[in-house]
Amino acid sequence: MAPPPVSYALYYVTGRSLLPSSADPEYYLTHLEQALKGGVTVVQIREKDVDSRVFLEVARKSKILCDKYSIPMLINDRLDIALSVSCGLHVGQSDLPASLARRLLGPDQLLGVSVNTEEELEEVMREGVADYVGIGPCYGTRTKKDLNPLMGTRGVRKILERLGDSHIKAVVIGGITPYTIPNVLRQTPAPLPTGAYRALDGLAIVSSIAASSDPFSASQKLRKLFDERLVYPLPVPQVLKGNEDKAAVVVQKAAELLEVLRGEKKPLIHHITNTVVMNDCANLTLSLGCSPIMSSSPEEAPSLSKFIGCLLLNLGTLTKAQIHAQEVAGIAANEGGKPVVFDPVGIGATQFRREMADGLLSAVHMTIIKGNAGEIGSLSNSTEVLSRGVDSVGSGFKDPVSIVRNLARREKVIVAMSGEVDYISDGEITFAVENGDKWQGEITGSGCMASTAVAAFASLADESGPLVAAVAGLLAINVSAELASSRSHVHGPNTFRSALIDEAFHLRGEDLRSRARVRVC
Ligand SMILES: Nc1ncnc2c1ncn2[C@@H]1O[C@H](COP(=O)(O)OP(=O)(O)O)[C@@H](O)[C@H]1O
Ligand SMILES: Cc1ncsc1CCOP(=O)(O)O
Repeated sequence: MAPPPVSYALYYVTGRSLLPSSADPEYYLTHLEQALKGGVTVVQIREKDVDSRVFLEVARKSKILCDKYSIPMLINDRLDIALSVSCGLHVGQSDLPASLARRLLGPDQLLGVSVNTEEELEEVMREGVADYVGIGPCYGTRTKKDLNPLMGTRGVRKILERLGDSHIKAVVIGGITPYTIPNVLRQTPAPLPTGAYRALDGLAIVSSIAASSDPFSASQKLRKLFDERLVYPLPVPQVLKGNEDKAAVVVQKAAELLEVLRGEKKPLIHHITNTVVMNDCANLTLSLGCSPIMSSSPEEAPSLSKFIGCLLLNLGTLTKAQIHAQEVAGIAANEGGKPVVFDPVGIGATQFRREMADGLLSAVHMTIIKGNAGEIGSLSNSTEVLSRGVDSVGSGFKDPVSIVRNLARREKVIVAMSGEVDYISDGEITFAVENGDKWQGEITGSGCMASTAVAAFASLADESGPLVAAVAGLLAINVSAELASSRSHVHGPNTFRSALIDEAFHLRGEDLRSRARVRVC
């Protein structure tokens, strides 16, 4: 009978030197047994700088335990030990070549290979002898010397994309802890041309189990995080599930959300934004029925995150200190389940902005990314639409719907791309909002204010989901702009700018219903 398929969900790499107490030699085995009981599904025995005798002894005893729980075991690097105890082998790039290891190991034992680059993965796929790859290091870790370059979640995603629908399984390693796992699981699944996603098969954990004094609970918690992960593509949001016209549903919902904002709730919108638009955005926040707090202090971000309705991160006048604050605030918002809106202002303009945005996107899971065509193009690695400073130049994308849909699928966020027509997508459904006024292109900060409006509605995302919130925010600012430009006293950018905030203040659900030009693409 064929052996049951291996679950890679919780792949524990042992490290005896990390154990919280190593005085009692039996402690290692008790610790391992607790981890197995807690939900570990594969064990790799990793012993560095020990005598072969000691390694062999540890491997033998570990194998007896793993067999007791029917959990597959592998040895790191040492084929001789793996052969001696009849178990699998994991090799790194500087260890025995996988093809030789497979020949000596035989066809039935598990064989895994570490990969850090696409070239290394190509080699594994060409050889076709490995059961799985260990992708990493994803983040920094103190448990391994001579680390390869950190890949971040986006580097891991590139490997998964290349792996495609191959039968080779994949686990991620390097800094995988309960704190980093939610982002890793959200950001790494790679969209494939078929519409399916290639996701990780498991998490490879060292210190979060080895250094724990309660390995049973630690493993249980890690396993739960993996088992309860979101599987992509996500189902259609509840409000858009029915057979009704989705554009009509989203407009009706936007009108209802605006009425909620007019109520007592007054959600707090935490902005870490640029100094050019700060005042306009704070006033717009108030006009839409929310409370603004403009704070760039990392020190207070975690406490603020408990009270906010939404966090808005804007790169307009970024500095390293501000990016640090955005990272701290973003992580706190993620942990507290608060929505995060990201406006990558001017990201196409300089390498510095791209690098800062890349780091931020690896550390923080954004709920909505809102940018102009140049900014969304830059994040999509497209050169079809370019930026001049913070502005987008040219006439837009030939196929804007594919641009927003593909970026949304890749990043697992809502993407909202502003312009004469705004396009908003969750990767499955895409809306176009045709409202707005040409005066918006004549003032600085109209994109930032659009993001503020999106953040205001995103604070109610629990009610109808972030896709509807993003459409509602853009619809609200654009209808306000149309009403502002039709005012008799508006005759230039400055009168338009103040009229825009006035109109946002007076805007009602009925204005959205009667003026909306929203369609499904
Ligand atoms: N010519 C236009 N017609 C209608 N709406 C516009 C026009 N230009 C910009 N907008 C609106 O202005 C807001 C900001 O968009 P955009 O100008 O793309 O941002 P940015 O200021 O970041 O470049 C969006 O809500 C968009 O819909
Ligand atoms: C001019 C300028 N410089 C840095 S931020 C900023 C405002 C950007 O405004 P928007 O992108 O919303 O037009």
